[in-house]
Amino acid sequence: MAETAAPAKEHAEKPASPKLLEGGQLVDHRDGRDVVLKLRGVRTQFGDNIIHDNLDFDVFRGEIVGLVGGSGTGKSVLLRTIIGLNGHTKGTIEMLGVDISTLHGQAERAMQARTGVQFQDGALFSSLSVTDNIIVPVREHVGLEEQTMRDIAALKVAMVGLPPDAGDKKPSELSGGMRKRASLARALALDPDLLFLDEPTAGLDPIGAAHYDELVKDLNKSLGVTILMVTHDLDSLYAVCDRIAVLLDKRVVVGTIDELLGFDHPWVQEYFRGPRGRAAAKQQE
Ligand SMILES: Nc1ncnc2c1ncn2[C@@H]1O[C@H](COP(=O)(O)OP(=O)(O)OP(=O)(O)O)[C@@H](O)[C@H]1O
Repeated sequence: MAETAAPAKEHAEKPASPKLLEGGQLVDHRDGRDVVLKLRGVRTQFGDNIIHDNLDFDVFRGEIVGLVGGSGTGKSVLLRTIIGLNGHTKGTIEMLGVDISTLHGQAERAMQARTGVQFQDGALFSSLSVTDNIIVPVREHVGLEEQTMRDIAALKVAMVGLPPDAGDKKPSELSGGMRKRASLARALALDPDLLFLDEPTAGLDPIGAAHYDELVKDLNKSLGVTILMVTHDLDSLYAVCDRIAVLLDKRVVVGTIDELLGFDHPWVQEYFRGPRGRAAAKQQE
């Protein structure tokens, strides 16, 4: 009697979903750690175009996580969704233990004060000096004496490695690398628990990018701030990130570089084992 092969064929044609552990992890790194960002079953979409679906993702306190993925996989959309600039149509996003969809008014502003964002283009106010740019969130959220706010701005200028006179300059008077540092200083203005960076080294020369990477690592160590960083820069991933979150098939897969090297997915393998991935790995040896 002939065997029916149809069900097996149907099964074979379906792409297998990766079997992930809690929070999209390949290997369980929770170990009792505090989860500062927790996404469960998240869907984002624009009309019928679903960008993320059933996405789980945990970020632990104090770590630096790099967010990567092919062009158009939704890195920027995910970042914007987490910081509340885009809505999500399914699932939950908890930031610092609070479901962000429940935040309104004063509570929403209080959460904003605990997070810092460096947008890809810096998003500095061109008509304001660097000092006044840094003061904007301080005035909005805390409202201190003018001189105290200026002192805080000076501290942040120094913290990101800018010379003191950079505070008096307008963004247009700074180099691209300095503008990025100024934008980072503003993101740090309120001593956030969580820092989001959108392609922070894009447009920097390799030396400038390496210096920026060192700065990010130093800030993470000295301030204990948790960092989620969208990046295309493989050198940054190797130099500063504790774990990498890869956007694949509308979901996130998170692991260390070693764990991802062992993950059998064509994009991941090409990304880390392609010529650029190998060069970045070699540079770290
Ligand atoms: N405001 C919007 N309206 C409609 N579609 C959008 C909007 N913003 C983003 N998208 C779509 O969402 C998808 C993901 O975009 P996103 O910019 O997040 O990708 P990305 O991974 O950051 O890409 P890249 O690496 O090229 O910057 C794209 O298909 C994009 O066209």
